[in-house]
Amino acid sequence: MNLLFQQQQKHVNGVMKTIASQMNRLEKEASQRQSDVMNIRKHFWDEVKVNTDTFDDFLETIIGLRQEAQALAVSQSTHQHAAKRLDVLQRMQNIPYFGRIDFTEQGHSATEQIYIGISSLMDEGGEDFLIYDWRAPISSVYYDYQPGPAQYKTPEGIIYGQLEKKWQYLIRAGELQSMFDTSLTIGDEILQQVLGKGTDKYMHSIVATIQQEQNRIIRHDKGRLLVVHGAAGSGKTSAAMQRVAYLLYKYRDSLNAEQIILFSPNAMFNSYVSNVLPELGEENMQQVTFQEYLNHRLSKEFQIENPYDQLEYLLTTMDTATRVAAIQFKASVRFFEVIKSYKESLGLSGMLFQDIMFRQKSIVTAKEIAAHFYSYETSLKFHHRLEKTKNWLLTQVKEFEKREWSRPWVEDEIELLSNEEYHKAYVYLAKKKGFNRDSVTDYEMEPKMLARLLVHQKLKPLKKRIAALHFIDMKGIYQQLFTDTALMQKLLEERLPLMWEAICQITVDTLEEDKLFYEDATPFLLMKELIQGFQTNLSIKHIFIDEAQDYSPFQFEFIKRLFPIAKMTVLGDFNQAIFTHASGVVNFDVLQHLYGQEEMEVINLAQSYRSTKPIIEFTRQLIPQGEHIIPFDRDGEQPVVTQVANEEELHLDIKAKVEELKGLGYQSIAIICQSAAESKHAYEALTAIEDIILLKNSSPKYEQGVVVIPAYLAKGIEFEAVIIYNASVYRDESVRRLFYTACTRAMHCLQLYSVGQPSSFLQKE
Ligand SMILES: Nc1ncnc2c1ncn2[C@@H]1O[C@H](COP(=O)(O)OP(=O)(O)OP(=O)(O)O)[C@@H](O)[C@H]1O
Repeated sequence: MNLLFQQQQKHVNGVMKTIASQMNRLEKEASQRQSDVMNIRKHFWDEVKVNTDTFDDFLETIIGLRQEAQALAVSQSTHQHAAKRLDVLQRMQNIPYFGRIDFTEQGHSATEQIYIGISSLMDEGGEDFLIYDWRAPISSVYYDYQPGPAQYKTPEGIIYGQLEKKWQYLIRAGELQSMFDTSLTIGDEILQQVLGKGTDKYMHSIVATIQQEQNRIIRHDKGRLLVVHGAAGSGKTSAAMQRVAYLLYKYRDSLNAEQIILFSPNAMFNSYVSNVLPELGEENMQQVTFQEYLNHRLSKEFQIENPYDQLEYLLTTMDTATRVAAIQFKASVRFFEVIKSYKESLGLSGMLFQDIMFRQKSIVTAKEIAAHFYSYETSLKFHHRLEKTKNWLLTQVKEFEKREWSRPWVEDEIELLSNEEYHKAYVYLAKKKGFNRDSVTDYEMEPKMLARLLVHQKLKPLKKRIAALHFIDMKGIYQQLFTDTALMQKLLEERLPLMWEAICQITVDTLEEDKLFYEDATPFLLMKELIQGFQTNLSIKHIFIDEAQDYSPFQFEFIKRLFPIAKMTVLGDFNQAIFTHASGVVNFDVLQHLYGQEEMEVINLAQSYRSTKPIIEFTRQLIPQGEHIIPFDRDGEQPVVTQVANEEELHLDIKAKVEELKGLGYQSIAIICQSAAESKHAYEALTAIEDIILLKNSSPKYEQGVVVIPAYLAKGIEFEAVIIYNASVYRDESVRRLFYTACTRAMHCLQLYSVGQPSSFLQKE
């Protein structure tokens, strides 16, 4: 062991001592705070004298209550703070720091040694930093520079200086395992080690090895929109997660995890990334899928198709031309404009309403509502006209209500009331008349009061629906776009899409069954929101959209409107665009219009880290311009394509391969299929493999082991070894990107099987 190493281990030991003593102190403080909290809770009411006899007594009671509540809140928050810090220190006990820079600030003679870890650590005197948080301004030098002139940004301005040396440390459980002077070593040793390791159920933080381009994403701080376009495995999701941690650190006084939302592809992905932030001592942001949002907003009215079901349909149905044409049109910017113009035109004509019915009787007909709506001046805003129509309808219902009081059905219903219902009504009316609990029996109920109450109760749901604007026939209005060709022609201002009649047919048929195709759900919701007024969320400050190539222009526009004050970070890879609406789209140009060019910055990530060099060299040939993807220089086995004669042979071979891979120590092995249908078939044929798991769209968690999974669900996730179940089924150009996505899930080993001739994508030109 050389002297330098020994000195460094000594330094680690010193830091570990400080961590231990700070933990000791904090543990005492945390337990003291906890008992404070329990004490205050236990004696809360002893400390407050409740007296409401006079106004002054009442005021005193309120003040007393408030003081106690405040004391409780302070103790609770100090306890939480101490517990959170303890959790971070516990993590630092394992890895106190991972890097160091020796930096000489311009105008200073001394060179400072800056150690970098997941959080800052002060010395016992609280004067000097022993460790700097990786998110501190000075730490960016570690990620951005090689030895030589360097600079970093602080709130006070730019600091210039000289980076003398840069060190990487591998410390585990407080023991220094290795250290590298990165100005001397060639290649990134630690990154090599990290990438060469296995994976587990969760994605891990990458703070020790963040690369320069990734650091730009993490620390990006200007404009409303950051777009990251990066190759498969280039660290887009990783950068996004560290960016959340960075934002939570930088804006800790004004931003919390609740104000950040990550739109992710599915529940399994959510579980896969759920550990990164806690690993860094931060709370997880909110995670949702767009489908969850659509369901939340529309599932009362419709059964909404899931995007994976849409894709599964396209992958497993023979004639999909109409559906493909429908998807491409409905996801287009053109259709977005159509919906907007449609809303404008509805101000003049075309609004459809529903009859206001009660006990199979019409109170106001749809035609009368339309006539009323259009009787208002068009100079009045659309929403005001709607509001006025709503109030007019409520008045109509009120008048109707009075007429109903004396109808025979009311008497019949009163007779049918159970004793309990009768008593409830009696007490309610008595209380309304001013009788209290003790005097309620003195009340003499007039029968007409009961009749009024009954009619009122019966009409309540109807009034509620009117107040919520449910008298608008949204389905009919949307359907109109597909039944009135002249209207669509006028709104579109150009030729109708190919197969228009067939598109109309499938759309109308589906709507009639109260179902919404996935491609209709966002346009429908947009139209509904434009008509009813947008429900916006003003508390969210940052939105992250991962796998953004799967979102249509509609969805972007929609999300922007939904979160009007939020900044957006969009991450995606068009080579993995597997949904039909995106076929042919190769970049995020459409996003330029979202906030304007000046608010948008695009960062490209060309280097790919997930897979070994031979795997990346193999997969990049599958896509156009794949040569721009730069593999990280990590060696491994060449991918192998095995052609078999029939399914029987296929299953025998795959089973043997899985056993072999397990023998080599691989713990996460995926058998990737083209569709869910193929996955089910493969799973049933391979059940002899011990503990094999079938992963489906509905699987809530990412499971480790030997899994069978459809390619579209494997997106965003990675496996130590990937077996492509049958490479011969990827023939059509429309599944090229799906095939690429499947192959790029492999970290160390990629094996492809093919029953008969393999996919033409594998034939070298
Ligand atoms: N700087 C880094 N240091 C260590 N590991 C990294 C780094 N960047 C990426 N990785 C690793 O590379 C793998 C791929 O990263 P990630 O999943 O973030 O990529 P991605 O661009 O989102 O991929 P895809 O688009 O294929 O889903 C992960 O295992 C991640 O930990």
